[in-house]
Amino acid sequence: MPSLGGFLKKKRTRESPGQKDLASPTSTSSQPTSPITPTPSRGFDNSIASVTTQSTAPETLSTSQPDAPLNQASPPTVGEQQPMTRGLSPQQQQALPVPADQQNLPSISNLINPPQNDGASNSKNEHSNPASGENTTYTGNDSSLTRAAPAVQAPQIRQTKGKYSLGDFEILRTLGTGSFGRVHLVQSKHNQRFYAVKVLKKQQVVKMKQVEHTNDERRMLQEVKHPFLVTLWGTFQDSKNLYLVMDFVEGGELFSLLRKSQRFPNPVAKFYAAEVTLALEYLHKNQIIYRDLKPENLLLDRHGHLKITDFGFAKKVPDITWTLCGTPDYLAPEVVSSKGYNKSVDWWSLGILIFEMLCGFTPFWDGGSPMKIYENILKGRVKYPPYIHPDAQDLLQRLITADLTKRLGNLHGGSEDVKNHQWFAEVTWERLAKKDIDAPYVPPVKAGVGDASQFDKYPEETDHYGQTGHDEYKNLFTDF
Ligand SMILES: Nc1ncnc2c1ncn2[C@@H]1O[C@H](COP(=O)(O)OP(=O)(O)OP(=O)(O)O)[C@@H](O)[C@H]1O
Repeated sequence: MPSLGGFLKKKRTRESPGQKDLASPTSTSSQPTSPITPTPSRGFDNSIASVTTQSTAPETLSTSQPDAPLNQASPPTVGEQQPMTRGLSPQQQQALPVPADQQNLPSISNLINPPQNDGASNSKNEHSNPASGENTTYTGNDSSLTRAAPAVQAPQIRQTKGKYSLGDFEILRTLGTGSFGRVHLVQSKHNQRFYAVKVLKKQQVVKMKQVEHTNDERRMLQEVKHPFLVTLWGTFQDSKNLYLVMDFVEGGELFSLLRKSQRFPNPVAKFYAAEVTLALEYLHKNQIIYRDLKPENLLLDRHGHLKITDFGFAKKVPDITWTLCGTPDYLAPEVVSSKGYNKSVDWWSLGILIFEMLCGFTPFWDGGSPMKIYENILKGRVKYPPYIHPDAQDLLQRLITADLTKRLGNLHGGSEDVKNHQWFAEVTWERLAKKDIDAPYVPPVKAGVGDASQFDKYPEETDHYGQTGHDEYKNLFTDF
C-alpha cells in the first residue's frame, strides 16, 4: 500500500540558514548573477580535451594528497550566499529578467560536440575498490558506458560492510540535511582525502517507516558503478545512527546553480539532461528505478559533470511496483493515482527536470500545496512558455505524458528513443559517457582540499555520533 510517509519524506522546500525564506522571492537581497557564463578557459573552450577524476578509498594510504587545511577554501559566509527561490511561481519566474548570459547563448556545437583531444590525457575515472584494493578503470573502451554496446554490464557488487568506523574520519562541516539526518564533509585519517558521510538517525528512519527504503538505498548504491552516479565506499553503524561513506562531490547541487541562474540556456539544460539520460539508462538496464530525480539530488563534480546522489527511493524492480514516494512536483500520474508503475516514472521525471531547467519552475507547481500539485498532475495540462525551443517542447510532450503506451523511454526502443530524439541530435553519446565533453559550467572549487564553498551552511550537530549503548533497532539494519 502506498504510504503517506512518501509524501512527507521529500519536501521540496528545505530550510537552512543559508536559504532563509525559500518560498518568498522577496527574500532576494540582490539580483542573482548567473554563474553560467561561458569562460574562455573551460566549459566552452574545445581546447580542453578530457577530464580525469580520481577516486580513492578512504583507507588507502596516499602521499599524493596535499595536506591542506580545510580553511584554505574560505567558504562564503551565510550573508554572502545567493538567494534560492525554490517556491517561485511561474508568474513570478516569468517576471524575472532573462539573465544576461541567456540573451547571448553559447553555441550548441561548442557545448555538445566533442572537444579536440590535446593528447594530454584520456578521459578516465579510476576507482579503487575498498575491499579488494583492486583498481577498476573506466577507459574509452568500456563498452558498458557507450551507446554502441546496449548490453550494459551487470554491476559488480562492492563489498562494503564492516570496513570503516567513525574513528577513521574527522568530521568537518555539514554539506546538506535531509529528513533523517545530515551529510557531512569528512576527512579520512588514513589518506587525508575528503569524503561525504551521510548520517541517518535510526529512530527517525523507523518513525517514518523508511527502514526498507534505507536498506534499499545502501544495497542500490553498493551495486551501481557509473560515471554519473555517486560512489559509495562503505557503511557502518553505531547504536543510534547509520553511516554511508561516499565520494565528496565538490561542486554543489545543480539546484543551487539553477536558482542562481533562474533558468538554463537550451544547450546547458541539454548537457545536464543528456548526462542524466545516460545514468537512467544504466540504472534501468540494471532493473533499478531511481524515483527521486530533481535538481537537489544532482551534484556537480569539480569539472562540472553530474553525479546523482540520494538513492533513498531507488528500488530494484524488474517489473511493476506500487509504493507512493518521491517529490510531489516530480511524480508521474500513475504514482499519484496509486496504480502499479514501472521505470517509466523516471522518464516522466526527466521531463519535469528538463522543464524546470529550461523554465526555472516545475510544470505542475501550485502555491506549494502537494494536494494541488497532485490535482494538476492528474489533469496533465502543461503550459509551455514561448521561449522553450520547439524540439525541447516536443521531447517534453513525449515524456510528460500520462499515457504509458506513448511515453518516450517506455516504448519498444527504450532509452534509445529518448537519446535519438531531435532535441539531443548534437549529442555524441559515447564521448559524453566518457566525460569527454566539457561541461558548460565548472564550479569554482579548489580540487581535493575539502573545499565546500559551493554548499549552503547549516548549524552543526554531531550529537549522539559514535554511541555504543543498547541498540533497540539492531535487527533492522544488519547490512550496514
Ligand atoms: N556525496 C556527496 N557529496 C557532497 N554533498 C552531498 C553528497 N551527498 C549528499 N550531499 C548533500 O547533502 C544533501 C542531502 O543529501 P541526501 O539528499 O542524500 O539526503 P536525504 O536525507 O535523503 O535528503 P532528503 O530527505 O531531502 O531527500 C544533498 O542535497 C547534497 O547537498
